[in-house]
Amino acid sequence: MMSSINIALLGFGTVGKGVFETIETHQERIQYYLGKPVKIVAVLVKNITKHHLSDSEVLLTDNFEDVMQIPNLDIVIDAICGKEPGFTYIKRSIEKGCHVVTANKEMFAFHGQELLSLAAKQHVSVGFEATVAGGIPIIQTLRSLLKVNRITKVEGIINGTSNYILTNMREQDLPFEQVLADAQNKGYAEANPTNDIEGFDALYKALVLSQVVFGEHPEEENIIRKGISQITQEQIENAANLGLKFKHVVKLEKQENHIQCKVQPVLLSNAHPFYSIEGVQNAVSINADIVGNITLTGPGAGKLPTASAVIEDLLHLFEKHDSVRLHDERQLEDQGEEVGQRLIFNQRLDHLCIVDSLEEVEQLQEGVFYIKGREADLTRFEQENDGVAIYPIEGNFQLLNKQQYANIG
Ligand SMILES: NC(=O)C1=CN([C@@H]2O[C@H](COP(=O)(O)OP(=O)(O)OC[C@H]3O[C@@H](n4cnc5c(N)ncnc54)[C@H](OP(=O)(O)O)[C@@H]3O)[C@@H](O)[C@H]2O)C=CC1
Ligand SMILES: N[C@@H](CC=O)C(=O)O
Repeated sequence: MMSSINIALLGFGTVGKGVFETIETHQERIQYYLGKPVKIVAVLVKNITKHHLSDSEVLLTDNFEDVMQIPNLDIVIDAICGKEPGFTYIKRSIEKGCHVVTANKEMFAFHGQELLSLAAKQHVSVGFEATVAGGIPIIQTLRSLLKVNRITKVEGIINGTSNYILTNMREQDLPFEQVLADAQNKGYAEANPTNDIEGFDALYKALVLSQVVFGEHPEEENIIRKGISQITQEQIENAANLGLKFKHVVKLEKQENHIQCKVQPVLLSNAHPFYSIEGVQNAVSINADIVGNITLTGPGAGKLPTASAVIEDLLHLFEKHDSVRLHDERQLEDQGEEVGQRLIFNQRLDHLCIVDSLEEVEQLQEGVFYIKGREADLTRFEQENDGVAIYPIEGNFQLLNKQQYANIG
């Protein structure tokens, strides 16, 4: 039987449910890229009596130790709230040798660097795309696509709840409390909505961004944090009469000797690119020395946008070879097997020449490569230079890295 990638999901609220459902609805696409079925084998919650899972094979538990006892656990997804117990759980997961994907920005803002260092020692990866701006792929953009550019400034509307409240107070003339309750019902607001409306959530995201962009946090004396809770309907209306809108904006800027971080409501005219960012939409604008200005916009909170960030992270844990990932199915569909074959060879097998057609490839991921129905002539193949070896697994062949090969013996 084909083995699977086994996942434990911590938290089964807005984000956890979104991830669970997306793995079901998009299993085929995920499997195409990862080369194996992806299975949620356990779900951790706080109050087990609130929950029911239709699949009785999935362990539902309120005890983290149950999760740590699962053999062959590959990935832990963190969709719970707050610094603790999130930090302890993620640390333990990494120590167990699991990859981690987290949406928990409060935890990651304070412990991200430590977790990334620990993960590097344990040879596992940590994905944290979902910690900033919901569905906008800002972390990957900054980390993978703007490496040579020197980034000088990042600005953003990065709290969906605040933008949703300000938009609806203005457009619908609704009171603050009513729109906040609506944002909570829609799953945008944090378990403790004070984090949203007082600017803490946006600050946590700014701290993650600062670490990614500048390699450090701003000093406390260089941080301004204000929320939107004091803005009245009357002020919003007066501003609107002048053609202005309140927006909750984060600004991170490298000064000569320090990083300045401002998280506060500002009044914008229609000349500003954030003027038209409404509702739960977020926007992040990057100033960099080569490219100039880039602005990304998209849904900043909610079940599926956040699940999207988590699931895409999950793929990145395993994918290191852009040549395959960039020319995905579209190329395969457009140009047939020839291209697929070439891409696979480009990935790492050109010197081995063991794939005759794409149909033979059963699973594909970084370091692990299955070829269907081949006999034992390639049972053990060790490539000295780039450290790969072929070893038979469950009747298929798997391409392993040297370390994995050595472990099997
Ligand atoms: N909502 C959103 O749009 C986004 C949220 N995030 C982040 O994702 C995380 C989850 O958010 P969200 O899904 O909205 O939150 P919810 O409040 O909807 O869900 C939280 C889940 O975590 C579980 N949980 C809480 N504490 C513990 C604990 N100590 N042990 C085990 N389980 C626990 C809860 O269990 P139970 O159900 O039993 O109470 C619940 O299932 C947060 O860190 C949030 O900041 C990130 C991006 C967007
Ligand atoms: N509460 C957050 C959720 C996403 O990070 C928000 O409203 O932006």
